[in-house]
Amino acid sequence: ADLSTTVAGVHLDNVFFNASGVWCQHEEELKALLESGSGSLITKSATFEHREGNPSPRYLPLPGGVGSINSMGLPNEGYEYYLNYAKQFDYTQAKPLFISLSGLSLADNVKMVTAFVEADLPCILEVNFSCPNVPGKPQLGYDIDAMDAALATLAPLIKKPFGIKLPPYFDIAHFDQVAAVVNKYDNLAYVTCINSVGNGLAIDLDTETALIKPKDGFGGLGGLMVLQTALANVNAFYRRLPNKQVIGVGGVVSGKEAFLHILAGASAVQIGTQLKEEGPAMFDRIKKELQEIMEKKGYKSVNDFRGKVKTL
Ligand SMILES: C=Cc1c(C(=O)O)[nH]c(=O)[nH]c1=O
Repeated sequence: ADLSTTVAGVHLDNVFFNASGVWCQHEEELKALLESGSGSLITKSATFEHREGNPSPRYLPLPGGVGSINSMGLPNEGYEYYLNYAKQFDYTQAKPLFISLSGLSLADNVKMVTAFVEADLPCILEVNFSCPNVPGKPQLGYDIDAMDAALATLAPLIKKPFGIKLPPYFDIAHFDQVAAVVNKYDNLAYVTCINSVGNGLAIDLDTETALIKPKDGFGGLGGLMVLQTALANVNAFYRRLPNKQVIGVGGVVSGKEAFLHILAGASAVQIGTQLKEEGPAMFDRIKKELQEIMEKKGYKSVNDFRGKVKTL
C-alpha cells in the first residue's frame, strides 16, 4: 500500500513524521529521525534567543498509556541553530525538512522569518501559534484578531507555501472564525492540528502532588486521550479549508489512529507522545500497521480514503 503524500507542494515518501518538540531539539535527534522510517522531520519550535525552558519534571507520560502532560517552556537552541541546520541539510535525500518558529513576539517572528527567507532554502516554515506553556504569554491561537494581524505581516514576508500550528478548538464558531482567517492567505498552504490540549493538571493520588513542576503542575495534554479532539479539529478544518491541507497530530499510537486521522482529512500525520515513549523505531511499526489496515480494507493509497469519513 502506498503511504506517500505531498504537503505544501513537497513530496513525502510516507505520511508520518514527528510532532514539533519531540525528538527534534538537537541535531543528533534530528539525525535519528532522518535515519528512521519517518517520511519527514520538523525541528523544535525556535525562539530568537536560546532558551533553557521550564524546570523539570516538565514532561511525563500518564499512567495507563492514556497520554502525557508537558510544560517544557519552549526550550530550544535559538533560531540561528536551526537556520544553520537548514543551511547544511542535504535536500537531495528523500525527506523534506520542516522548520518550526515560535517567536515570543511578532517582531521576533518577523526577524526569524526574514533570516530564513533571505537564506532561500527548500525547507518549509511552520509558524507555531499555539505554545501553551510560556508563563505570561497567552497563545496567539486563541486570539483570532492577533493571529490575523500576525498572518497579514508574515504571509507576504514568507512568500512561499508555509503552515501554522494550531491549538485545539472546542466550539464550532471558533472553527468558523479561524477558517475565515486562514482562507485569507493564499500561501498559507496547511494547518497542523492539534497542539497539546492546554493547561491540564495531573495529580498523583499517593503524594497528593501535581506531577510536573512548572506552572503549579499545569501543562499541555497529549497522547491517546486527545485523539477525538484531534480528529474533530482535523475534520473541521478539512471541511472548511477546501484549497489547503491539514496535518493531523494528536493521539496517534498505532496504525489505527493514523488511519482515522487520514479518514478525517489529514494529508500527513505527526506523532508526539508515542514517539517520545517508543523512540524513532516506532515509525516502522506504525507504517506496517497502517498498511495492514489499508490492505484489509482494499485501499491501495492513502489518497483512496482521505477525508472520506462518513456521517450517519
Ligand atoms: C512551542 C512550545 C510548546 C511546548 C513547550 O515547549 O512547552 N509544549 C507543547 O505541548 N506545545 C508547544 O507548542
